[in-house]
Amino acid sequence: MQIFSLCVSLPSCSSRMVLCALRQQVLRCSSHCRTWARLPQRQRSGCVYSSIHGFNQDEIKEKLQAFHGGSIDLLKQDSGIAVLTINNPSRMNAFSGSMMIDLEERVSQLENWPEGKGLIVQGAAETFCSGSDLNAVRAISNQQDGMKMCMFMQNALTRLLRLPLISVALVEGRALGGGAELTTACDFRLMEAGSVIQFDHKHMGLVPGWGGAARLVHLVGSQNALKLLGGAVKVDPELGVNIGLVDGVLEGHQKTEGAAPLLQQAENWLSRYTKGPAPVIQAVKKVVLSGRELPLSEALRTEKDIFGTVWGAPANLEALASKSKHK
Ligand SMILES: CCCC(=O)SCCNC(=O)CCNC(=O)[C@H](O)C(C)(C)COP(=O)(O)OP(=O)(O)OC[C@H]1O[C@@H](n2cnc3c(N)ncnc32)[C@H](O)[C@@H]1OP(=O)(O)O
Repeated sequence: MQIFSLCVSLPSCSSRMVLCALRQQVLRCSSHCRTWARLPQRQRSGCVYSSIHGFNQDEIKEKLQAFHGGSIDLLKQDSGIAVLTINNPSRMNAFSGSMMIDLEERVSQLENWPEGKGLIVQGAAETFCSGSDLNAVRAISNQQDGMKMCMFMQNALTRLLRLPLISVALVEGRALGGGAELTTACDFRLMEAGSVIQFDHKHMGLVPGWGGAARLVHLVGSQNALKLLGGAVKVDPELGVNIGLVDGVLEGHQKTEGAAPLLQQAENWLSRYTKGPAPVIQAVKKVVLSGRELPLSEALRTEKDIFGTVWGAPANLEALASKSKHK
């Protein structure tokens, strides 16, 4: 209000413009705060579990740290598309304990990336990920530790899915167990011809625990999810596309002469959805996320608030000034 009055009373036009812009920014920020205030605390932080669920993140981190090996590597590119690589080739990119901690840290970095628009999640050395490291699984096979690891990974993967970035899992080779679950924590899945996604948990006497079952039901419906989990079905690209799990099939660059490297193909595929200014692309992801996660009335109110962050913002003003037709 004070800023608004100042705007009107200032003599110089340029000072008035600066203050008006400032006022708009303040309004935008407070609308953003209202948006997030509407989401329950846990959802705002992106986490499913906190201390009220008896979850102590530092305690489980200390345990996980003991099982080291491999890394999760993050490359943020000027294009606004980041690449997250699951890197533990000697174990088919299985998740060691320290990689779980790495993942959580990389997600934090991506949550604080104002220029970000897209994310590709891939595995190193021509395979995606063979789930959790069975050596670590053996070492923490007691029920309590297993549940804590499960809560830690659910938090990390839920935050990954809730990033304001359009994300895609690039599946080359095999995505098994927790690796299959990881693919469902992305907005889209692309598969190389010849690759496989398999929720093979039952072969280990397990069910998904990293949130993969809940997300799978949302993606393919409960009938298909039951078939995939109950039968530990090997999902090839054709089946994946048919049931709606997979959004695109990429040419195997080693088998198909002249095909672009897979990562390049994935970037090309994703770029059609990430073209444009970062605040707009992030807003696109946020409105879809609220529609996906909130009851309708709340989703509508959240959408209105997110709309308020782009309406009259630089990208909108620029488009109004320069374009009358969209091609
Ligand atoms: C809530 C999460 C639940 C989970 O994720 S449970 C884990 C689910 N994943 C699995 O059951 C996969 C177990 N691995 C396999 O079935 C096979 O290794 C796999 C991936 C089909 C590959 O088979 P092959 O091509 O014959 O290769 P291989 O068996 O010789 O593997 C190469 C090296 O990688 C290792 N590896 C593969 N997956 C692993 C894992 N998850 N944990 C720990 N080590 C793993 C494997 O032991 C082998 O190492 P080494 O050469 O024997 O030293």
